[in-house]
Amino acid sequence: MRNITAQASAAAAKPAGSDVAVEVRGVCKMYNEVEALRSIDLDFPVGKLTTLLGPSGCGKTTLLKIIAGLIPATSGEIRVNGNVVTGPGPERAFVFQDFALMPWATVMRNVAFGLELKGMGKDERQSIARKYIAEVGLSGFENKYPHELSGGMRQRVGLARAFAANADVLLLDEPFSAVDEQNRRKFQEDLLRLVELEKKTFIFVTHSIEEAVYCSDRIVILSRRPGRIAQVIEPDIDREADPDAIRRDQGYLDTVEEIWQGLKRYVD
Ligand SMILES: Nc1ncnc2c1ncn2[C@@H]1O[C@H](COP(=O)(O)OP(=O)(O)OP(=O)(O)O)[C@@H](O)[C@H]1O
Repeated sequence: MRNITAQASAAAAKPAGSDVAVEVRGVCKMYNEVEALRSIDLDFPVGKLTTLLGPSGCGKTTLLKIIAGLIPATSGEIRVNGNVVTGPGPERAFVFQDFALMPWATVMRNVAFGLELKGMGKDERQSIARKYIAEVGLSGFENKYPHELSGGMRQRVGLARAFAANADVLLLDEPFSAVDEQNRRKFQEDLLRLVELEKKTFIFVTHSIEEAVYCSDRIVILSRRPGRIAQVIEPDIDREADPDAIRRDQGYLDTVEEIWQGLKRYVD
């Protein structure tokens, strides 16, 4: 495990030896009188999964929304692929907690919708959508409607839609919170496979320390509100290993424990 807490500055929060997809510089966010985020400096490396972890209300979702361009920072700036963010853009896809699927459209139409908006022909967009529907494990469900799917399956549709739109940066806000424990584990394994396969930059918010350690290349721990970077941890996990073996691995367990020791002071 690489722990780069000591110098939680822009330099410290910079990943070693990799390209940067998203740069966060001096980001502060006020909601009227409420200071949600204070002076966030952070780099998100290309092709890696970075998790934002921290106590409830520390500004994780706020930071994700600012990166998505859904809300503005009060000060500071975000760059994606070197360009300053001024609003949402096609290179970023937000996978919402509540799925945000169109209830009147099939899985196929939901997944292909971004391509339809771009004016792509039906055959081409369906062929792209089919590929990603298969990648998230939903082959055979193309003609189903969201209400015919479980929460976990709807979540997968949301992911497939983000992949089909060919975004470089995927922003996932607690994507597994609405699914049961077994499905959650299966999803985590699928997510790791997709990170490997797709080489996209994933920014992930979770409340689960175990999930963060299992899935992440880097974990950014935010302090209680106003959110500041408290710690950046790079878990040293052999992801080639069997998932059950990883969860029993001493390095994994020690990392979970260390993060818990750091976070438990925030729990009332
Ligand atoms: N639209 C808003 N108007 C006013 N305050 C807000 C708004 N959105 C968020 N906040 C406040 O800003 C702080 C950060 O909220 P945010 O949802 O980003 O935290 P979070 O870390 O994602 O929380 P959780 O872990 O509980 O989901 C909280 O105190 C929240 O109440």
